Amino acid sequence: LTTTSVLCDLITDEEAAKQFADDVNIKAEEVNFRYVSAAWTYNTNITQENQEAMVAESLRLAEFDQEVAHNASAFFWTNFTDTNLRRIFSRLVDIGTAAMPDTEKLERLNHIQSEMRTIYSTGEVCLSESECLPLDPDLTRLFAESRDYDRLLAAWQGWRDVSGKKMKDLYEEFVALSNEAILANGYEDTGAYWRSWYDTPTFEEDLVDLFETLKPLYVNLHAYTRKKLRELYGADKFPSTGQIPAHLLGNMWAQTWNNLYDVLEPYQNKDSIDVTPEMIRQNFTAIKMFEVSDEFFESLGMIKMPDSFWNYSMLSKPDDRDVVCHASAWDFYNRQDFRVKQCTEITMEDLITVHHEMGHIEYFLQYKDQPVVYRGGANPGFHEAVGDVISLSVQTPEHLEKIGLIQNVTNDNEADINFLMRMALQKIAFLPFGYLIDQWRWSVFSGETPKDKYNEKWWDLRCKYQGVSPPVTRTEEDFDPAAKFHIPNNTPYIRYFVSFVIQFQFHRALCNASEQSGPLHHCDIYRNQLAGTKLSDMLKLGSSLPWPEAMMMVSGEDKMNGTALMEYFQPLTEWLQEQNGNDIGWEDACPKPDTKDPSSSNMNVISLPLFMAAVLYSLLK
Ligand SMILES: CC(=O)N[C@@H](CC(=O)O)C(=O)NC[C@H](CC1(C(=O)N[C@@H](Cc2ccc(O)cc2)C(=O)O)CCCC1)C(=O)O
Ligand SMILES: [Zn+2]
Repeated sequence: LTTTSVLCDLITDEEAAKQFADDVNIKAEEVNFRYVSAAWTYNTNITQENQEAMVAESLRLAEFDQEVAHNASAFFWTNFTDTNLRRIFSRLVDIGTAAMPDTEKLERLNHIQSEMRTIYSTGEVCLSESECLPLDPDLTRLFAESRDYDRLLAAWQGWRDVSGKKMKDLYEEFVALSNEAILANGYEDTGAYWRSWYDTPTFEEDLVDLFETLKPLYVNLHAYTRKKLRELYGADKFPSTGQIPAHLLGNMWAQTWNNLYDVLEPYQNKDSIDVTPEMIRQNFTAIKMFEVSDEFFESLGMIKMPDSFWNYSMLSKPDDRDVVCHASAWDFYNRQDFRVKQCTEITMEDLITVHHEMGHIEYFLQYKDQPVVYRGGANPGFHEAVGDVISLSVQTPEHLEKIGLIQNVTNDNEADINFLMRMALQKIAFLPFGYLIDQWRWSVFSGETPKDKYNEKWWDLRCKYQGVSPPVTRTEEDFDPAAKFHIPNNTPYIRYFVSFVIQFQFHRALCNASEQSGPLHHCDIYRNQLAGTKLSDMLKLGSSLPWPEAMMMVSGEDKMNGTALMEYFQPLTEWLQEQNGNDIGWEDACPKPDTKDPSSSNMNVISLPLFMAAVLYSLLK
């Protein structure tokens, strides 16, 4: 009787439900606008006062979300005939950590997050009495330019001492609070909640399959890079087991290796495709870089930046206050205010980042009239892919010549290999890093990796997937994962691995749509309205349809797969195989989880039933 009576009490009137959803949507725009504005103020001016104001607004937003979820669950929405209305309600009741019932704990959770963000964004490394460097732009530039083993090591270790090392206790507390909140939202842990955004039951298996398919490309690039770096730094600096020391790859986290291009260039006497010097020669400014990107989107018939973007964005690092320099794109949820915050340097790498951020803004613009619950990527990987798809065209020598950043392009096989090497150092090098961050985080959220194994697990994964090793001994006093922005900032990361795969599927589809012949890595969709329309139609959807349907619209495929990426890099793959012979790999260097001490998780799974049986037996005796 109670079950039926509860169901009867639930509102089944779908017209009333529609009205409810419309009212909520208007209020959601206002509450989200308030929160984003406070977050923007803090990110572009880090002060105690602004940090507290942001935490206060995030609590107001959480209270609003909780109230909406509570009121929405008064409807029998799972039984609605209108599919779209059901989808909207499933989003209204799914509110993430805002579900935390205890307001004080929610406040503590938000406070810890802003504490970690502040530590990360204000950290500086003193390499000498008079030389104290922040991450942006100084340490980033040091990693891009220095070839001094010891100076790189000092910066590598110094950064981890002033960032990750200071956050271990905070992070442990954060994990517990985040999981407690997510449990109230109906998921067993935070990782399960994050994976739910891909609404694919086989998501984790699909990722493993994808990684296995693409691994040979990475192993070949790793072997070639290792050989060249051994020549540069001396083989004695490299472990005999085959890993590459993590501080020698041109990037603080060894996540992309494009800054090593001059060391790795296959054919020396070719015109350089690094347009940084030409950008400086042409007096490029940060604004000019954003205008170049804006013009590309306009050439596709897509939406150009509104005035508010140019009036309110922060496109360069200010010199009078602390800011969060890590680039980001912002939707203010009022359908008219969209901004980028970037401490832009005049480099090719930053021109690529500009396109990445503008891709987010273009997505915001395309779906701005969707209900608030649908203002997101079809899945988070889609949001990360938009800008990168455009920059695959922008980076072609043909395109750089069209916009006057390269003169007289030589288009022969050697130039081709040079170009593909540059792209591989940006895209293939990234794959294992993009994959392993959330492998680590999911294992922490699930409890598989306890606090006293945080750093060990991190370096096990860095060895297994990336084939890099710490240049100095690491202990559990260290906390190296939190030396990477997305961990203290609590930004999920598997979205980037997904993006680096699907962006090539989208690129191939848009190239076909624009009837471009020739190899995929020479395709430039610039000024092609057919491609622009195809892309826009998918972006307009936001997250209103399951992502396989959105992917089908653009690419005719409804699954992530690595074929487009492998087709793109095919000529380089063959070249690398010739270069490497069989001096490749590092696998047996890495600790295997099951040979570890018995406390490791899968031993628990085996030993637990035996233990229980023994206890039962002794009780029955
Ligand atoms: C309000 C808010 O936070 N908005 C979100 C966007 C949204 O969710 O709507 C946002 O702006 N996030 C910031 C983040 C910045 C960058 C990043 O962190 N990139 C990854 C991985 C990577 C590396 C190379 C590459 O070519 C592409 C990606 C890294 O650097 O490790 C910095 C450089 C590029 C992108 C971003 O734009 O994704
Ligand atoms: Zn992004």
